[in-house]
Amino acid sequence: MKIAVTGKGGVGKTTFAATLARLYAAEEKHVLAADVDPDANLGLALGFDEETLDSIVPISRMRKLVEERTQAKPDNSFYLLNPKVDDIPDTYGKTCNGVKLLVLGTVETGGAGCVCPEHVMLKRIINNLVLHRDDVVILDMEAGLEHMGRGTTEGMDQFIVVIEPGARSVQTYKNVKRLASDLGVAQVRVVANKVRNAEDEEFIRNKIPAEDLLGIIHYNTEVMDADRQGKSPYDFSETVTDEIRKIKEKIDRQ
Ligand SMILES: Nc1ncnc2c1ncn2[C@@H]1O[C@H](COP(=O)(O)OP(=O)(O)OP(=O)(O)O)[C@@H](O)[C@H]1O
Repeated sequence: MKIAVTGKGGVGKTTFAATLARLYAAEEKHVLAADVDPDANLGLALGFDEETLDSIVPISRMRKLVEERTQAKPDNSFYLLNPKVDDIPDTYGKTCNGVKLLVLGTVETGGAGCVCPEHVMLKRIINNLVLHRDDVVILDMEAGLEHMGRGTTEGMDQFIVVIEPGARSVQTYKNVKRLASDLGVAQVRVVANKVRNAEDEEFIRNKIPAEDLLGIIHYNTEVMDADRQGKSPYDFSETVTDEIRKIKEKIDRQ
């Protein structure tokens, strides 16, 4: 199972991606969660301690590794487009609560045409995770799909946009849908998070086609408590974990 979770900053994609990863791990599945966010914080939501997380350097910032693998010249006038990356998840990933975390970080691509060695590395690692690993792979990504190529999208099972009940979030869903369609992805699904009441739910059901709506997670202060304490929402909120379990069951049926 290969799942990409996107959404604009702060909507709850990390909460959702981490809980989903923990649910798969609870079934004894091999789970690899990759953080592809400039603001990487998936580790805390998975239950890692701060000391371990402080020791992790995102792959995008490992200049030496990128240079060595891509054989990049200092002025980027030459570099390999197919660097070896298949050992990277096992060498640099760290495991906690049955989930292997790989922090990729991200690279400002400055538009679709821009390539640089770091970007090539990330794209290649993601491609490798999606096409060549047996694990359940969950990618926690920022709103864009810059690090995805057509070859990668073919191996994805689910593209999920996490949204809040609000116009800006719905716009993000539309943008991702457009980007995904350019990459040949037929369906983008939505998880609506932080839904407070019946009006919020109605707003979501009016804006998102029923076939795209995977499920709803209600606003719950336990999730915020978990975050404040740097803990995994999975260990803190049975209610939200149950809501995400239902969404997972739907994913597994598709
Ligand atoms: N269902 C919920 N109820 C209440 N608070 C929530 C809920 N889901 C997420 N939050 C809170 O919203 C904030 C953002 O959540 P989270 O970090 O999961 O979002 P994100 O989209 O990954 O953000 P970023 O892009 O900054 O990484 C956190 O403080 C989190 O505790």
